[in-house]
Amino acid sequence: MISLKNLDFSYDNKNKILDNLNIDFGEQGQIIGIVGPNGSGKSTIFKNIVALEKPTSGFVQVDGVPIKYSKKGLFNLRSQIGMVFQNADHQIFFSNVSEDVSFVLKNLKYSKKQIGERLDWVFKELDMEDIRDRPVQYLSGGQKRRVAIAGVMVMKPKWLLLDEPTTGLDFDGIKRMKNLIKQLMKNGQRFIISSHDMNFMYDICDYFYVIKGGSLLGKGTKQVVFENQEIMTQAQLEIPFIVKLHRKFGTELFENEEELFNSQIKLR
Ligand SMILES: Nc1ncnc2c1ncn2[C@@H]1O[C@H](COP(=O)(O)OP(=O)(O)OP(=O)(O)O)[C@@H](O)[C@H]1O
Repeated sequence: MISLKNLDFSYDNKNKILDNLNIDFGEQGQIIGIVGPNGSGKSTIFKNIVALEKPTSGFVQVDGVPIKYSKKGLFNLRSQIGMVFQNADHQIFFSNVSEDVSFVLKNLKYSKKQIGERLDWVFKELDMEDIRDRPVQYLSGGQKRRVAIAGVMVMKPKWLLLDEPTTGLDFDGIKRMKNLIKQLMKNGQRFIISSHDMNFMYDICDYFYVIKGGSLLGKGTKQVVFENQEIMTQAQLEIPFIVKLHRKFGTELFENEEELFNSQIKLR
């Protein structure tokens, strides 16, 4: 479990960006969503969790143990929690896919054989065997996103943090991202995801935290959060189309698109 304990954070010691956050990620489901308006502090929460930033006060705890910021502590953290940034270009450093994905393993002095096995595993898992030897510069945005995810997943972290995973992806890219997350979830991967794409988030997340102005505005399952008009308005969240259908036509509040399209909709 990843816990934020009385977490305050400021970039400049003047403006409070995160204000006394207390969140336990992990009990409520495998795919946790963080939603909220622009500038509410979602990415800053991620940066505090992966120790790219340090809380001004309070702390982050993983499985009951506060994060340690020593070299060893950070290594332990990175092998438990991987973060994929909004812009994949910020996370890809080598010109060739395999070279980039294997970088961290080489750095950790894995043997050639171990690296080969780990690469075979991650490329199969992410369905990217066809691009493993390609130059990164010729990849599409969706493929680059996969390379960034692979670069983090080679460490086999228990948690994957995805910041805006659908930005820049077309309809098919979003569908592939959704399928990938669902597939990895079946294999036990845990996620914390932040996105403004509410249809995407509604579809895949089990539980939501709503952040505004660095504070927790609400939390709950999709049925609880998206049915709460006050939270939706205050957090300026787009209403997912399944919720709109439910409100307008009285259809049941389907869990996801699949359930909706497999159902016999009866209008009231
Ligand atoms: N490196 C930084 N230095 C100073 N202020 C920053 C820095 N990064 C973010 N901020 C500020 O912190 C606040 C929270 O930003 P953050 O990126 O965490 O929000 P967010 O909820 O992820 O936003 P968005 O939805 O737009 O991605 C904003 O006011 C932002 O301007």
